[in-house]
Amino acid sequence: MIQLDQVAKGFRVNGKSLPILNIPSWEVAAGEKIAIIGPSGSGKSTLLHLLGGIMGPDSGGIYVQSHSLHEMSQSRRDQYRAANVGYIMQEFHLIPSLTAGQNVELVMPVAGRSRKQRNDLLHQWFHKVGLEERIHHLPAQLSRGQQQRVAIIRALINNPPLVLADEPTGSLDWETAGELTELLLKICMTSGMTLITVTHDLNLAQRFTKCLHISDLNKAHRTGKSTSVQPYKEHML
Ligand SMILES: Nc1ncnc2c1ncn2[C@@H]1O[C@H](COP(=O)(O)OP(=O)(O)OP(=O)(O)O)[C@@H](O)[C@H]1O
Repeated sequence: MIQLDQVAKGFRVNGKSLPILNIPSWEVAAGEKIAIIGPSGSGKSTLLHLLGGIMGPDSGGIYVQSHSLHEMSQSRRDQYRAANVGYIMQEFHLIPSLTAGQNVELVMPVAGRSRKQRNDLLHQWFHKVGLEERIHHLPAQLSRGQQQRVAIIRALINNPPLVLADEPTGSLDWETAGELTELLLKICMTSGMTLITVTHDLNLAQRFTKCLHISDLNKAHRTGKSTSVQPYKEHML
């Protein structure tokens, strides 16, 4: 599903180069559910940005299914993301003037489906996440947990093979965070989607099939001055 080969990514800040990721190799099989943990600033979001094609690597190969992301222009990576990636972020980014249902409808392709088929699919998904009664409500009329459920539908309704979630429950209370993590895992499990989630919450990370510390993946951090050297391992939980 995903293969990284000698991937390096850094930034230039005030004329100085800031190396962030240096990943010798990493493979993710289709359907895996992986939690990425690690300290603030260690490059977790940058890794998701590379996998989602939001940015390209400085060097190395990034292969997702049949796509060689490192060879693509930014506009082709944007097309790849729209067709293949469901992105869920800590903030929900719902349009306040549209209802929950309308926010999701915005991402549903019109071609190939009748108005009724699209409506039925929308209702099935709102039912699946327990929000059927709220489909015509505005975001401001929903709790934060409910808004994130809508954002989850928006990310998954087109059945992307890859789901990337960046602290999806970071702004929610622990109980809601646990419920939403279970929901996300369940939907991705039944649909066979590959799920990679960044989280700071070790309890939530343990619910995934694998938990991977970014320093175990990232040679830049393993050999860095300030971090302890860890042998490479994937934490099977
Ligand atoms: N566009 C950018 N320009 C310059 N530096 C950047 C840019 N994006 C990220 N960085 C730097 O790269 C490093 C890694 O950032 P990243 O957001 O990937 O970390 P993170 O592990 O996700 O952190 P957190 O857990 O706090 O969200 C940080 O030092 C950050 O300041």
